[in-house]
Amino acid sequence: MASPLRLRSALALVTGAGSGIGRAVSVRLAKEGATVAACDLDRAAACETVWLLGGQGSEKVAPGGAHTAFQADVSEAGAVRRLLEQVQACFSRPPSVVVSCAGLTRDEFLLRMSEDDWDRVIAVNLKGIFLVTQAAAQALVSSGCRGSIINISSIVGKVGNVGQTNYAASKAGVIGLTQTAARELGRHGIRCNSVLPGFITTPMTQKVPQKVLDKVIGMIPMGHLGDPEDVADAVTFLASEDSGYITGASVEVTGGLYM
Ligand SMILES: CCCCCCCCCCCCCC(=O)CC(=O)SCCNC(=O)CCNC(=O)[C@H](O)C(C)(C)COP(=O)(O)OP(=O)(O)OC[C@H]1O[C@@H](n2cnc3c(N)ncnc32)[C@H](O)[C@@H]1OP(=O)(O)O
Ligand SMILES: NC(=O)C1=CN([C@@H]2O[C@H](COP(=O)(O)OP(=O)(O)OC[C@H]3O[C@@H](n4cnc5c(N)ncnc54)[C@H](O)[C@@H]3O)[C@@H](O)[C@H]2O)C=CC1
Repeated sequence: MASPLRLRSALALVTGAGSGIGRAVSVRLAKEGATVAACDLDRAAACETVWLLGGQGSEKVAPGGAHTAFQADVSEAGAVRRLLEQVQACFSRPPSVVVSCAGLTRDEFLLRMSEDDWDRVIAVNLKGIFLVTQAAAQALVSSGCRGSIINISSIVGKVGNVGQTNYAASKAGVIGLTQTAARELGRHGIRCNSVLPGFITTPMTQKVPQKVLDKVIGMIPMGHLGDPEDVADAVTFLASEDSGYITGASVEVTGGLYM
């Protein structure tokens, strides 16, 4: 049985923490005792998440210190370098749990997709995870600390999706990046795993045309869309020692969609 406060000593860096899955992950990790460094492109959204966790402006503080908000564009190398510097300066240690949720869509059919739509999605969803994974791993290895890195891919990275050549490529790349990082970092006690959500009810999926949404629900064996908390539960398992011998895995949280 999972022990209470499985993440009591953990410092968790969550990117994309200002919304949807990233916010749910932050809440869940905090409930397990982690101190959360909540990062987002949208500083106000990150601050709102920290307030929800009981950070600045509330009396609740995690065992490892106060939850704190950070602003960074994960697609920019300098911003990610500064982010890891700021987190370590704030908490005097590197994050032992790193969850990359930051992401976006720019959907369009291949025949009409612009180069900019391709470039931006790859820059945030794939290069962003490269930059965060690299910076976090460098900090952990140089300090001799073990860690768990969880990268949010998508079931679309496994099977593709109409209107998402850019997004599908980015998410398939996340799987390969994470498997390779797992191979290289295992000897340092750093585990790296991917989570592949299906259709999860967040602002990201609110842009999907209703006629598509109506069709996809009928394709899901469990018969309903997922919640951000469903993904957060899987992430928390991978963050904790309850998954201590799991690395390089791709964990699907889809209700059975495209199993
Ligand atoms: C048979 C339908 C099965 C649906 C399967 C969908 C599975 C998706 C699983 C994804 C789970 C994980 C999701 C995730 O990681 C987070 C996200 O990425 S959420 C965003 C997901 N995006 C999409 O699914 C793309 C949705 N489509 C669009 O945004 C627009 O269609 C698009 C911008 C691509 C084009 O817009 P427009 O030119 O206005 O064309 P229409 O919207 O009218 O569509 C024309 C035609 O194409 C059909 N269609 C569109 N998208 C899909 C799709 N994803 N799968 C299947 N068919 C699609 C649409 O229904 C229309 O068909 P008609 O028969 O002509 O009405
Ligand atoms: N909602 C869904 O159905 C699914 C989502 N996912 C993935 O889960 C992750 C989270 O998605 P959602 O919570 O649904 O989306 P969301 O749109 O609710 O949240 C995404 C967050 O990432 C932030 N962000 C965007 N670009 C950024 C950047 N350059 N730097 C830092 N932060 C940035 C946004 O500000 C936002 O707060 C994404 O990687 C997405 O691709 C995967 C499968 C399904």
